[in-house]
Amino acid sequence: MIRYTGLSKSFGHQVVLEDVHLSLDQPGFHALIGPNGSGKTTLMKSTLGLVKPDRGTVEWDGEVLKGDLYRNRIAYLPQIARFPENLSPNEFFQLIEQVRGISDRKDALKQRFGLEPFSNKALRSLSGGMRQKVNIVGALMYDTQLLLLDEPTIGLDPVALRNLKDFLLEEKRRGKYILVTTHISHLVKEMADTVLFILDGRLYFQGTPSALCESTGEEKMENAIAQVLESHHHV
Ligand SMILES: Nc1ncnc2c1ncn2[C@@H]1O[C@H](COP(=O)(O)OP(=O)(O)OP(=O)(O)O)[C@@H](O)[C@H]1O
Repeated sequence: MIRYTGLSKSFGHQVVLEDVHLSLDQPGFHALIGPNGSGKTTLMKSTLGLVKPDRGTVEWDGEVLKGDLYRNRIAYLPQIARFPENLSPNEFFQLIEQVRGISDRKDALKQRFGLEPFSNKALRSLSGGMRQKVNIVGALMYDTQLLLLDEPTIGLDPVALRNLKDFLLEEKRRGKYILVTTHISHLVKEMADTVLFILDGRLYFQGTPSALCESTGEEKMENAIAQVLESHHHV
């Protein structure tokens, strides 16, 4: 289980997260949603020790996460991949393996996401969607219990999107905790067990997708999300 207790983070005068309490005690697909700049990435980076919270703790399996020693136990897909541009995808994966050890599922993932045709081309020459596939394989190469995926579907074509969804459903069945930020409402509706709605630096809502729809009186997920965002703007 993962638990955030009183997590707060400001950048200068800007309060991004303010006393966030959030607890996930079941594996599954947990969708972290909220407007642009609401702190979703900051929350993920706090989990990884890439951002140092001003206050509060993150616990994973009862252990408070400190420093970055536990990072190998988490799969993290960053929203914007920063690659060594002169390397090929294969060289990039080898570089990761030099740090983290041999991956026994890299080849299967490469095949699954159709990387073979461009595995030996320079990363700088790849399209946005191809780069995202490389980003995904690099993030999922190790079989960790916790997955933090920041906008994983960006740029993916329909085949890759389906492959990613199938993969995540398999991971879910294997008891993984999958925390995903997304602005794609149909992904939330289709995949999420839990919706975590961040607004104004706080956890505004935690519950099932249908509970979010019910609480807003909207049938469609996109309308439910839009309604919360719009009502919030008028406050
Ligand atoms: N290192 C930083 N220094 C200063 N401000 C930052 C830093 N990182 C994030 N911020 C600010 O914190 C706020 C939250 O950013 P964050 O990336 O967490 O939002 P988000 O919810 O992931 O947004 P999006 O949906 O656009 O990806 C933004 O206003 C951003 O400009």
